[in-house]
Amino acid sequence: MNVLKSLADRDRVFDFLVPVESPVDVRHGPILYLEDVTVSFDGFRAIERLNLTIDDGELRCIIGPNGAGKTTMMDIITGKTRPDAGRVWFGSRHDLLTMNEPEIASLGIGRKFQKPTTFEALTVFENLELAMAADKRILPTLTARTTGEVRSRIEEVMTTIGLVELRHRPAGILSHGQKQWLEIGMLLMQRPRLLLVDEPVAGMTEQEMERTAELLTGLAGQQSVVVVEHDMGFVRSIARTVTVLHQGSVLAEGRMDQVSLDPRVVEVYLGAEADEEVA
Ligand SMILES: Nc1ncnc2c1ncn2[C@@H]1O[C@H](COP(=O)(O)OP(=O)(O)OP(=O)(O)O)[C@@H](O)[C@H]1O
Repeated sequence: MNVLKSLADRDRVFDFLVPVESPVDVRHGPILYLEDVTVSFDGFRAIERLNLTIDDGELRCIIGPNGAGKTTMMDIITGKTRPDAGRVWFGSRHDLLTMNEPEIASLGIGRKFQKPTTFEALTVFENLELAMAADKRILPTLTARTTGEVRSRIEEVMTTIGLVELRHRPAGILSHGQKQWLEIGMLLMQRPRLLLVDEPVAGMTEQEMERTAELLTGLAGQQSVVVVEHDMGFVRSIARTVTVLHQGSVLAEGRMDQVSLDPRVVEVYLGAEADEEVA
């Protein structure tokens, strides 16, 4: 019994026990950990001693006024921007500041930008197929045997994103919302552990927003999801925990109902938001 316990407590057990597709170690803490991260652009501090942790399987919304540093924070996590100081870890094993963008992506961090970038002339099915083939970890093993596995993964993802019936439809004639879901599906093909999603509902109809809320809340648990969004109605509908960024730091964090009553949050963000809604 003690032998088993000591094996389980070790940082790394035998190689054959470590799941190949899941190299991220979250046994002792969060999946994403940012500590005292600072970034300046020409002397201007876009991110200032930022601290943030995201738990495995969590759905987190990040809100904050224009220029608060939300995009820069995503850029740091994906390796696009290097901070001047601080620590950024993915699980307890991967120091993201020692890795480049493709290496970080191959760990299972997927990013969806605001504008959809699907291949318009290809069908829903083909876009998903291509997303799988683009994964360098899968490409060498794309044999007749794995084709079946790829197909069943495509079916699974099409069901998740609600596009099964549109499988033969070229992406170019999908609605804006359907394109956004397809792009999320393309990220899901590679079974990410963390999805970073930038303003997913901008330009969507009410109905599309509702389906996107269902999709993102359904994904959480299987993977961690970080959503940057300005639409407060949408944030309220999906968020369990909200982080408010302001001038590159965390101004407040907690449940949406608590955070939205925080006078500092009302002053720097929600006040302006309410004014916009009235206008
Ligand atoms: N490459 C850059 N060079 C100079 N300044 C930059 C650069 N990138 C971002 N900034 C500045 O850093 C600050 C934070 O910008 P960032 O885009 O991260 O904010 P944001 O919270 O995403 O804003 P928005 O909600 O408008 O997208 C802004 O003042 C921006 O002008």
